[in-house]
Amino acid sequence: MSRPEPAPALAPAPRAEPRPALALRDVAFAWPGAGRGRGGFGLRCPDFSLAQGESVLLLGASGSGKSTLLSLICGIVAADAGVVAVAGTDLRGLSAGARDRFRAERIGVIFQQFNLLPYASVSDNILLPLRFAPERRARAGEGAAEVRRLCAALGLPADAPETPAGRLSVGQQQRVAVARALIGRPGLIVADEPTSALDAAAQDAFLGLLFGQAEDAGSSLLMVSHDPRLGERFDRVVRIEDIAAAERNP
Ligand SMILES: Nc1ncnc2c1ncn2[C@@H]1O[C@H](COP(=O)(O)OP(=O)(O)OP(=O)(O)O)[C@@H](O)[C@H]1O
Repeated sequence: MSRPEPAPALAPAPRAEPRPALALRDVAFAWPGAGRGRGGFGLRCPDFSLAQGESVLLLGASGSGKSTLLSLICGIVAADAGVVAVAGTDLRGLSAGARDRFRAERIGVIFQQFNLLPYASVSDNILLPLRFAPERRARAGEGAAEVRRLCAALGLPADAPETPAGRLSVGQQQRVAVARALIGRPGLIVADEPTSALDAAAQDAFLGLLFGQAEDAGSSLLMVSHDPRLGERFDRVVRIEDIAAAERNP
């Protein structure tokens, strides 16, 4: 009797590539209002992506279009062409209102000027994004406890949650802005020059806290800056001119 043929070795199943946190493909955008005194500025970005959990520092000189690119990524403005996908959702397919809701659910934003409400308590400032984002609110669990946890993790004083945000120091306000971005663990944290007001030692301490918390939350981090010294901590440093072509029309 012949021996049974050995079963053919199975080819390993192809590993599904995890969905990138952010993907830009063939993006074109121009600010409306060219010729109305602002000179008309546009950007083209053929290909840029950010993996899940990755941290990228985006460097560029003043006026090179960093904030414009962040506005596209956050869905504050919509691309004229191409794909801007956050966690697989193309923002260009969404209305302005749907982009606002999507941003509240999926993106934590740290603005250059923090954009805190000075008379509202630190706690209310941190909880603000959850008001418009039911899924993120559910992920945050018990809001007051999560505010206390984030404040403690970011080195804010124990009574900070009840304090009006405007009474804190600039460095403390910056930590509140980070807590507001991190609450409810959004998949993507976007930060626009958050360290520009700090000296080198304070910058380093701030980045340490931000990275620790973003890692805990499993969030990807995209920070823009003109300061290459910040690059050491990031997985990748990218110059804006290497990923996007600026177009200026006089
Ligand atoms: N809302 C707007 N409407 C029209 N033009 C704009 C608008 N916002 C920015 N721009 C133009 O886009 C260009 C790039 O500006 P942007 O703020 O993106 O650069 P940046 O690299 O972030 O600069 P900075 O480092 O100084 O913040 C500038 O010419 C600016 O005038």
